[in-house]
This record gives sequence, structure tokens and C-alpha cells, in this order.
Amino acid sequence: MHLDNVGFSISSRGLDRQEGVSEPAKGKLSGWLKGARSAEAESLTLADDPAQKVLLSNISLSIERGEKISVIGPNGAGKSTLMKLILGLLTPTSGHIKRHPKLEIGYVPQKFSIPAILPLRVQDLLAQTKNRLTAEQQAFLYQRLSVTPLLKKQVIHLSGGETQRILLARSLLSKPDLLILDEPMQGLDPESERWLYEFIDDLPPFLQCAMVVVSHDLHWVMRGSRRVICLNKHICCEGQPSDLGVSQEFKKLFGHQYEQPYIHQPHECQHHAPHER
Ligand SMILES: Nc1ncnc2c1ncn2[C@@H]1O[C@H](COP(=O)(O)OP(=O)(O)OP(=O)(O)O)[C@@H](O)[C@H]1O
Repeated sequence: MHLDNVGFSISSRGLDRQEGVSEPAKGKLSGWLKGARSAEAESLTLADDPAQKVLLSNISLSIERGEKISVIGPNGAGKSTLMKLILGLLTPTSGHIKRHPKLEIGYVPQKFSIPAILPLRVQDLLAQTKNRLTAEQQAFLYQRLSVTPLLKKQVIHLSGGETQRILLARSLLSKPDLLILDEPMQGLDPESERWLYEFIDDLPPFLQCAMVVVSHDLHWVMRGSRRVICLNKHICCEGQPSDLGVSQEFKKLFGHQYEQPYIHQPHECQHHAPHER
């Protein structure tokens, strides 16, 4: 893989550079500056080596604790690749990434597969993750995601929806500072999808983590996000959902789905998993 002059940065805004934070923001952040955990990457480029094709370019991100960023873009836009850069699963050949040594990242990948011949029970899979939750938090998580009845099952025998719940539980066990969900709704029926979206919406305030969600569900993204990044090998536009409609690139990519600006309406009701009904 050859990397070529792509700018990418992710940082927990204001953690390492307090001089750049205005007075109100300082007050807002001061509660968690003591335990600051951040990651920054700059001047990375990523291109496919044989084809010399640039995969991502000129990307900058910053995210605050408790904030959720949604990433949208067409197939092949580089969304999963960007997630892998953030995670450190792809190594750039130019530029650099700085991560706080104690930054915990939870990840639900777009694709998850294990060899059919590998015997692996759900409890073994979950045991591979460092558990930083209290017993009470873990019990709450297992109850919300209905994990316990699945613990003895072989991972390869899980249904699509069960797999997603287990992967989500696994990503949360480490009590991540940053949670990355790459198209977490794949293979779910509409009811499970709706329930999982609502569960995800509750996570940043519950865990006080930052979250990046890759999604093709434009309606959910526009309804439930305060910040959206539209990616197509570079950042076409970013901002609040209502800001995106002015971008010509956004209109070109999503105009057929986009008629009126969506209004953000966070939900407030209690929800139960479809499997609990
Ligand atoms: N390791 C790699 N080496 C070379 N090319 C890669 C690599 N990983 C991904 N690509 C290419 O980069 C492009 C972006 O892929 P990526 O999976 O990031 O897209 P995506 O936006 O997540 O797409 P989708 O919505 O279809 O999941 C694709 O053309 C893919 O073939």
C-alpha cells in the first residue's frame, strides 16, 4: 500500500491544546480534562499502491466526548477505510497519528467472520476483551442486549441480529472513550434496526464516550445526528444536518433522497429490545 499526501486528523478537541478553547468551552470540558484521552493524526495519505489510486485525501476530524458523528457516503467512498485509519488497523506511509496511550476504542466492524471450523462460544469471544465495566454496568448491558442466553452458543450459530448484539456488547465491555460502529444495522429486520438505533442514541450520554457511526440510512442520520460528515474520498461537507443541503456535492450524491432539511428530534421514551417483547 502506498500512501500519498492525504491530510487526516482526529482529536479530542481542546484536550491537548487548551489555549484554543474559548472560556465557555473550557468550563464545559474541565470535568474530563483531568482524564484526557485523545488521538490525533495529521498529514496522512492513503492510496492503493498498484493502481496509485488515492483512497482518502484531506480529511480532518475532531470529536468531543459525548458527541456522535455520523459518516455517510456512497459505496467505495472510503468510510470503512477511514474507520481503520482511526483505529490504527491501517498504517500510513506518510503523516503520523498520535493517540493517548490510554485511549480505549470500541469497534463494531462492517464485516465479521470466523472460520466455520473454529469452535468459539460467545462467552469466549467476550472474554477476549478487557472488561472495564462495573458488575452493575455489565449486568445492565447484558440485560439490554440480551447477551446472557447466548453465552454458551457457538458464534458461528448466531443469527445476524444476535451477532450484531454480541459485537456491540463486546465493543462496550472495554468502556470505550471512542466507539466506532461501521454500518451496525446490516442484516437486521426493521424492528431490530429501529431498536438498535435507539439503543445507540442512548450510548454517548450513558457512557460519556465519543461515537462515530457509518450508516447508509440517510433518514436516520439526518434525524438523529448533530454532526454529519459526508465522505467521498475526501470530506465533501460536514456540519449539522440542516447545513448539508447547501453543499453541491451533497446534493449530487444524495439529492434524490434529500428534499427538505431534516429536523433533529432526539427521542426520549424507554425502549425494549424486540427480543424482549
Ligand atoms: N487495503 C486496501 N487496499 C487497497 N484498496 C483498498 C483497501 N481497502 C479498501 N480499498 C478500496 O478503497 C475503496 C474504499 O473502500 P471502503 O471499504 O473504505 O469503502 P466504503 O465507503 O466503506 O464502501 P461501502 O459503503 O461499500 O461499504 C474501495 O475502492 C476499496 O476497494
